[in-house]
Amino acid sequence: MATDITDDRVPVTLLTGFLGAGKTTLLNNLIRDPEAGRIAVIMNEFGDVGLDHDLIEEATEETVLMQSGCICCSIRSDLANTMRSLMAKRKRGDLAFDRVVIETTGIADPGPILHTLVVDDLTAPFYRMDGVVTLADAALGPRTLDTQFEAVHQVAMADLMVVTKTDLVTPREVAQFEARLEGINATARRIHSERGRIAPGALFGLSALRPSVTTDDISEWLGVEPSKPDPLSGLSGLTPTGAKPAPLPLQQTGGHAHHDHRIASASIEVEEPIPASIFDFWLDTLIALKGPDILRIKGILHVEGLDLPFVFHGVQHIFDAPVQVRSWSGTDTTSRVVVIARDTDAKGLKASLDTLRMRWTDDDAATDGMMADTTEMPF
Ligand SMILES: Nc1nc2c(ncn2[C@@H]2O[C@H](COP(=O)(O)OP(=O)(O)OP(=O)(O)O)[C@@H](O)[C@H]2O)c(=O)[nH]1
Repeated sequence: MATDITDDRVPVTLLTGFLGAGKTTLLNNLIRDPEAGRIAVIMNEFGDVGLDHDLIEEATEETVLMQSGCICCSIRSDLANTMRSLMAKRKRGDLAFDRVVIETTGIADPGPILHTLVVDDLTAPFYRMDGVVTLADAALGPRTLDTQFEAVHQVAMADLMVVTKTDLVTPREVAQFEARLEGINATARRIHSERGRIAPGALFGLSALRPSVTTDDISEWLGVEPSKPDPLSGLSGLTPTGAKPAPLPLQQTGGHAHHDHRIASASIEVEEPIPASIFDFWLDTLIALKGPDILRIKGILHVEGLDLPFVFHGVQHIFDAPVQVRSWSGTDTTSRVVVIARDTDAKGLKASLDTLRMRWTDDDAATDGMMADTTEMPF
């Protein structure tokens, strides 16, 4: 089930965010970031004027403009064709790029994009998800969150949030906005960006799905440990201090009258290695019952009988192949799993996660593999 070969697939970043949050401004800076390598940008032309495209094309030849209007309507075939053709050109030596950024303006739901990346036979062998980056502007962001559930989604799915336009509001307003973002998604790291400026390399390498990932990287990715100093902070003067997520709250998020309460998150730590069959049972059941509403699942899993843990993640029902952490040297066998979902409550998610603590008993075998004491998931 795991990817254990050296992963030389091209990393793909989904760049999403609120309307007018500064995605194009950021992209223009990004393609000049020497640490980013050569970037192929895929974007949809949304609206009448392909302004984004014009701006970006000036700076890079590796920009692809999707043919049709709204990316979500045509995503499967258009994106798959685009990704295949990019790869074909790369192999022929016509195009050189080290990573792909897909700008997903106007998309509430990246499921189809991820499906194309991860499941399509002709693209999946060549690309891997590097992370979801969501831009949220501190100026209009609070109102956007109030009025658009899509924006709340985008925050909930992020691996990294870039808080923009902090120059337009007071530090207090920025802090309030960030507290709200944290309430929706405590696992994502946050950085600030003014006028598209970001610390070099800040947007990439977000996923912990690589064999050489460190324990610290995994903890940061899962947002399960107390804050540590950000190695990027101070490089540009743009990364705020104290912007790392606090430990994931186990209660339902809330406190706002609009959409935030529709997002819930929960996490679990299981100290003893988990039997593979228990994990599969938990995941199959959760996906069957809540698949479309699962925004993120991620974790580190110690499987009974195996020396090295796996890191895994999924968005909705779509999962990248888990990656075995070859660099693991510790004796800690604690598995950690985080789930963020919409239209459910944290209690239900937590009850679901508690399944991971269960163990088969001899009686279970005698009763045809039915699990004694099975948790009923209260969705
Ligand atoms: N004051 C300020 N303005 C910004 C900042 N970032 C972007 N802008 C401005 O905000 C406006 C929108 O920026 P864009 O980069 O076009 O935003 P976008 O997210 O690509 O917009 P859409 O594609 O229409 O959703 C532009 O006028 C930018 O110059 C910032 O940090 N501070």
